[in-house]
Amino acid sequence: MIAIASDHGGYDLKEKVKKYLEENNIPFQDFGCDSKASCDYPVFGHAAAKAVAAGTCEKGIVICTTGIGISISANKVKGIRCALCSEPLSAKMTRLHNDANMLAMGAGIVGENLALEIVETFLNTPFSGEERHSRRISLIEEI
Ligand SMILES: O=C[C@H](O)[C@H](O)[C@H](O)COP(=O)(O)O
Repeated sequence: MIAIASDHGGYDLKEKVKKYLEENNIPFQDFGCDSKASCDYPVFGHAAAKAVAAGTCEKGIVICTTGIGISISANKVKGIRCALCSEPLSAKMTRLHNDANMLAMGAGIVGENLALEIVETFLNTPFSGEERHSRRISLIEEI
């Protein structure tokens, strides 16, 4: 189960990501927002992050205009490692090395096709499991 959320700036791209998830039979839960009316990204980023941290959702995808505010908000939740990615290599590396459990994107930064490639890479790349990366993630958890 994927937690997905956006503010008004990410709403259109969120709908496109939802369509991609539906077409690929990937279940998701939408934590808002529900329209392009102006709203506050911390509310929605926090809601999705709480579901991931609680284990209700395995991973999360959050979108605002730049991806910055909503990633900062998600990363305030204990246990969340939310990576802001603008191209697939970062999405791949953050799964392999950081075991990121949330992906943030900026709808004003990436186009639809690139965003869907980032999502596909993020969802299909496993954590490497290598000891040095696990050790560093444990150090993050201690902070
Ligand atoms: O980091 C913040 C996000 O990019 C927001 O989507 C952005 O700040 C919203 O700005 P505005 O209210 O001017 O659409």
